[in-house]
Amino acid sequence: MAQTLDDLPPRAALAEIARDFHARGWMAGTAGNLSARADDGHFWITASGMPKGRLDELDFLLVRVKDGEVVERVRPENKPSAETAIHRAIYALFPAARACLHGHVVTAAIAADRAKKGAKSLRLPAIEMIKGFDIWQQNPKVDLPLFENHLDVAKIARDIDARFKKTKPAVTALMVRAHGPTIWGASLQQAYNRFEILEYLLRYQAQARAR
Ligand SMILES: CSCCC(=O)C(=O)COP(=O)(O)O
Ligand SMILES: [Zn+2]
Repeated sequence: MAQTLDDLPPRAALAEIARDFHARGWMAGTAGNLSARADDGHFWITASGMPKGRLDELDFLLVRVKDGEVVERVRPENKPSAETAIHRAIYALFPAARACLHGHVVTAAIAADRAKKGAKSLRLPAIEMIKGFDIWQQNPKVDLPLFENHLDVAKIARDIDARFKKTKPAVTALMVRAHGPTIWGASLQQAYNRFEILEYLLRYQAQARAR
């Protein structure tokens, strides 16, 4: 077994993450999409509408960051994720991002539901796990950026681009209301770790409120 996800070829690592997230209920059915940078200008992304627990290395397409053009696809019938625009926005905004993971996570959707109408962020609990986002402060006030969901995914991507061009987020993560979180990282393993950590933080918060 590879020691870390970064020891695997990117498409093999993404397929492994998809199986893992599917088993944990974070990519139920066809939900979610995963990508990894191939080079500065391109990234591999999951094919749209595939059962995410059963992907293989051929179910990824190589997409150009600047215009979304598909430059390589092994299975001619495959289309890039319907949410490719969000991945493109993240790679264009954050040159250090090497991987970008989107799932549909119940705890995250419920946390967003609880937020006031029009809220632009969710406050994360100031517990030890926040260090997983490289935040090393006593009782930090850390906000997870929150975006509205739109049928037009390009509109979500434009909102992300506009907000993050003005203000860089405190965490390498965002949440789309009634939809799901997207987390990026400087490596595949870091993005994976941070996805788990964000889910832990939101689960902790929900359970702490319910006790
Ligand atoms: C039942 S999932 C609805 C679409 C979605 O939100 C998603 O994450 C999966 O879309 P894709 O095109 O990447 O399969
Ligand atoms: Zn989605």
